[in-house]
Amino acid sequence: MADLVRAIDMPLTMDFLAVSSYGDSQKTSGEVELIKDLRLPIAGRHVIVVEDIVDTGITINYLLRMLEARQPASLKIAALLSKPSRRQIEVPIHYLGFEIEDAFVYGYGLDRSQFDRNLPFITSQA
Ligand SMILES: O=P(O)(O)OC[C@H]1O[C@H](OP(=O)(O)OP(=O)(O)O)[C@H](O)[C@@H]1O
Ligand code: HPA
Repeated sequence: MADLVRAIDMPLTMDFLAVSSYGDSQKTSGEVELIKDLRLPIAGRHVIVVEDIVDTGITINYLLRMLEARQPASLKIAALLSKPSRRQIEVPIHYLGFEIEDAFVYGYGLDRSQFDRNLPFITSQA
């Protein structure tokens, strides 16, 4: 996120929410839990949701529905990684870094049972 915003040369605000459906597992529970909501209202604002990875699509689908109800001026999705072969729900990704194969990846913000987010690279399990 810090790397991304440093590359955007226009006035912007950042806010954070936290959802979880994997917990410590490498398999989705299928149920998205809202852990922490946004601090600020988004009505009338142009909003880009920044995700590390879109896997089954369940999380982004949940966020799109939740945030659309708040009536932003526009709502776009940016994701660093996408695993299209794993999709259970079709979701739009307006800005995408890389499509990847079906492997559990971690590092550079992505967790493996909550650890390894601090690795300065992305890797996958053998
Ligand atoms: O497309 P999906 O199959 O829904 O998976 C993508 C989501 O999974 C990860 O969050 P996760 O639920 O693992 O959050 P957590 O690590 O905080 O539990 C990731 O950060 C995405 O938000
Ligand atoms: O491959 C993954 N790695 C880390 N978290 C994830 N959440 C969904 N897929 C992944």
